[in-house]
Amino acid sequence: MTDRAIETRNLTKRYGDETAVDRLNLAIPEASVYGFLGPNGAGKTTTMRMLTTLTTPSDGTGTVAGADITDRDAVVSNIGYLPEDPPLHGELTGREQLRYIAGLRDLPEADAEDRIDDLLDRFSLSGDADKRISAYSKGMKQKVGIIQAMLHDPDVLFLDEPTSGLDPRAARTVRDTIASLADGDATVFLSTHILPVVDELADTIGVLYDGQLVTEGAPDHLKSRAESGDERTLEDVFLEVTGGIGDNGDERPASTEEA
Ligand SMILES: Nc1ncnc2c1ncn2[C@@H]1O[C@H](COP(=O)(O)OP(=O)(O)OP(=O)(O)O)[C@@H](O)[C@H]1O
Repeated sequence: MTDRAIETRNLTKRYGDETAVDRLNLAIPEASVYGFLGPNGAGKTTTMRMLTTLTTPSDGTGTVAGADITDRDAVVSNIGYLPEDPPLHGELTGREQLRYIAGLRDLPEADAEDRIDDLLDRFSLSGDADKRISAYSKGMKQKVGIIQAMLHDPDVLFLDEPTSGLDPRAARTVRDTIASLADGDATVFLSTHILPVVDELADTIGVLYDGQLVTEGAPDHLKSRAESGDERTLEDVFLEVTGGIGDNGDERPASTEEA
């Protein structure tokens, strides 16, 4: 594995005439949390789908955990992905679903059982683990989705709105889990519209607008006004760098990108 958990060079995805992701360059170090922000339709999910090999780039290159994103088998064994709608089998119980994923991942059975028990307990799901997923609430399904994404202790974890539908305690558990993963040697690529979550957790924030990375930097760097030294909120930054662009996209927003 290289010292970059995720690296892309001019990564591009076009759908017909529309460019969903436009020459994206990322260099995300290992053991860090990258907060990926952007308005609806900016290209965040498309980026994550390319990085997790679920869709093929139209142009450009990328590596994740040292593996080329065109090499699906090499990438998939090193990553976990929580998409917006986690793929779950409603007819299975939560525990059966997790055993099924552990089997797909070839995890040794005894280790998998211990890890499943531990994670179910961590997310307060032990009491419901033997009920069918079809009877789960949205938040309970989200918890199973998070657990299955991290079951094999991946090097790089992609999370799309991980706290969606979760009660405050579960959301806190997710935030603590992300922080402790990055305290180890995992890298977390976190896409969310909940700005305080990225503000708290991210080492670096990147903002995507209309398929392009319009700003990138540490939260404190982005929030400090260079001229006055005053603090502003991440919401101010987000609105500033994603505002003031016409529909034809010909006017670039103000960039706070680090030199
Ligand atoms: N399969 C597809 N076919 C055609 N266009 C697509 C497809 N997937 C995404 N797009 C387009 O690509 C652009 C980026 O979409 P994407 O889902 O990546 O945005 P996003 O930043 O994840 O948005 P949100 O925050 O709303 O989830 C949008 O204009 C969308 O319509």
